[in-house]
Amino acid sequence: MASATDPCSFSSFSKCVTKHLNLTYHVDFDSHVIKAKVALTVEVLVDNFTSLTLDTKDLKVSKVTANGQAAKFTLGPKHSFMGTPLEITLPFDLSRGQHVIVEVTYETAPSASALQWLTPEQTAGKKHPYLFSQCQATHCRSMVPCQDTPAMKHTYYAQVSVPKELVAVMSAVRDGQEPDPQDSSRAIYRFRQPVPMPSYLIAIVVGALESRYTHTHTHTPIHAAFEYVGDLSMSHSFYISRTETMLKTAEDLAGPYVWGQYDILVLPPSFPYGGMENPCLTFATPTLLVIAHEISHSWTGNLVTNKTWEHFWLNEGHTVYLERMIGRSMESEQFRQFKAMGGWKDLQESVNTFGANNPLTNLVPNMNEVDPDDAFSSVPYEKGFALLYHLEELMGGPEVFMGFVKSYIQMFAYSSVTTEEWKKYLFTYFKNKVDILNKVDWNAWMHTPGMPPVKPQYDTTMADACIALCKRWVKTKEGDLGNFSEVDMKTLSTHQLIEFLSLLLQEDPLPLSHVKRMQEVYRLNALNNAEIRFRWLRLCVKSKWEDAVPMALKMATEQGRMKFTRPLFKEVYNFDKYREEAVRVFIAHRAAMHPVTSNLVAKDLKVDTGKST
Ligand SMILES: CC/C=C\C/C=C\C[C@@H](O)/C=C/C=C/C=C\[C@@H](O)CCCC(=O)O
Ligand SMILES: [Zn+2]
Repeated sequence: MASATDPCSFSSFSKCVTKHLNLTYHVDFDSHVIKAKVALTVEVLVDNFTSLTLDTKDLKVSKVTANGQAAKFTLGPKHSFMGTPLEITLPFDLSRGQHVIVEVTYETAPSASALQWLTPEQTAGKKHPYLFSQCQATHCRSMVPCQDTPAMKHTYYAQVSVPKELVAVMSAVRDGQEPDPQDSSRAIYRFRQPVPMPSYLIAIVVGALESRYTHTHTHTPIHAAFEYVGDLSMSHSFYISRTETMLKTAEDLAGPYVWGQYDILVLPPSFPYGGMENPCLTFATPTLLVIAHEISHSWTGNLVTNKTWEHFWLNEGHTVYLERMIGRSMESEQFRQFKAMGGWKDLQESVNTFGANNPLTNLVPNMNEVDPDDAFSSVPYEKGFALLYHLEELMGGPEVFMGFVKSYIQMFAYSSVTTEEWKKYLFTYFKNKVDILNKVDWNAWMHTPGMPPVKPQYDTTMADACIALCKRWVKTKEGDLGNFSEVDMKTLSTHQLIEFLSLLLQEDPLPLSHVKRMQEVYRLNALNNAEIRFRWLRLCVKSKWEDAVPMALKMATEQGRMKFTRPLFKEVYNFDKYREEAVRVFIAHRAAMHPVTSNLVAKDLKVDTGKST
């Protein structure tokens, strides 16, 4: 049975808490295995303490010791997504307040769900293999036996042995490197993370990495990095200088940056997300909006963390709020309003996909027996943002509400919080406005599925041109398609073009004649911006344009960001004539896909996931 306080973890954190991890890794690219040892410094919270449970997933555990003495251990039954509890019996009793060092010797599985091993052919340079991790939400246990719950925070130290032609980086401060004394063909990289953080933020990349750009913004040297940096769609110096401005703006809004170093690593195209907020080392695809989001997580998520995955909206809703406040400072209030409107549409799409009565569209869902990867959607991001924006309007505007967000960050820094704790603090902070807060329909916002009870009225200045052009396409009859021309696009920015396509996607499919004409006049097939291409190809497949099917499947497989790959596969699957083709292409590519992506696409296309429970 899952522990009483975190439904996604087996670990017994009511009896003990991990304070520090000391990790020794030997990365083996031949067997796709990490041979490892981890020493957990555990603080005991109760008297007569004799046993503890750690989360593991597909780990081969060979030895456990406690303060250097052999300890008995058993692996329990395997749960479909939570993995296998590792029960450890200590050879002695401990009392409340004492510490014990539990050391586990183990190997990861080649199929570890946190890891993707790329062959040289799958990399940009084609010469060297590559390894990256993605631990959020419950995958850390497949690379480290640990109390894998965001309720708990610990520091970590790591030594990683890799082939000497490769470089290792982690979500921590670099602490030197040296030849591996055991093997002259290898090098050891060391890392220290002195700021307590949850296990899901442990991250590692090993590859032929090369740091290209170093700029120093006060205490945060930025290395925008490495092999994949060539994919940037803008000049490197522009990217770096915008990143520096974002960091400065975020500090002005939210308080000091505590993580010492800020590096950006551009991940291979198979990385399943647009970005991941790993401390000291943001994982990213090369777009600036993703960077604003990941920088914001340095405060909301990494410093103040959701206590369990049921409270994930606290991480993401506040991060989207802060990201859009950065946009407000660097662009304009109208830009913030425009992005907020786009977010409302993303929320509507998630609610439509899940179904308006699906409890996974609650802001605070029950996660008992729910795989966080299955529950993931825009809901915590955009319903969370919509609630914060609604409160902002009620409490007196962006400056006033940002004061609350900053104070919330200071209040809960270095800890993990529940929605109830957040709400209690909101009422304390706005003690003079409690009568207004009492009128908010909290149950509808937090514990009711579907769209929120209140729709904010966003300023439409930047959206008006997109709305008007969308309406023209929807209303125009086939005989009048000649009225469209390339001039329609001339005044639209990239953001507005994306919004125009999103609006069209919310409508019934356009007639085939319309999308063909749109290609003739706007030449959208020639655009490489992934946000544009993804929406355009979906629109074409929805309209049953057969020529778009191979392009959609190509995009779904050439990159692996789930935001793009899953809807593209689903759209082709929903085109009856090409359903089998979608399944065939998926099966042909699944071995080379990220394990989480391939698992979720298999579910979307109703193909066997190939996993035993
Ligand atoms: C209510 C849902 C509860 C928990 C879900 C938590 C984690 C789910 C897991 O699937 C991991 C998500 C990782 C996300 C990382 C970065 C995102 O912000 C990226 C958003 C999508 C994108 O832009 O590609
Ligand atoms: Zn996020």
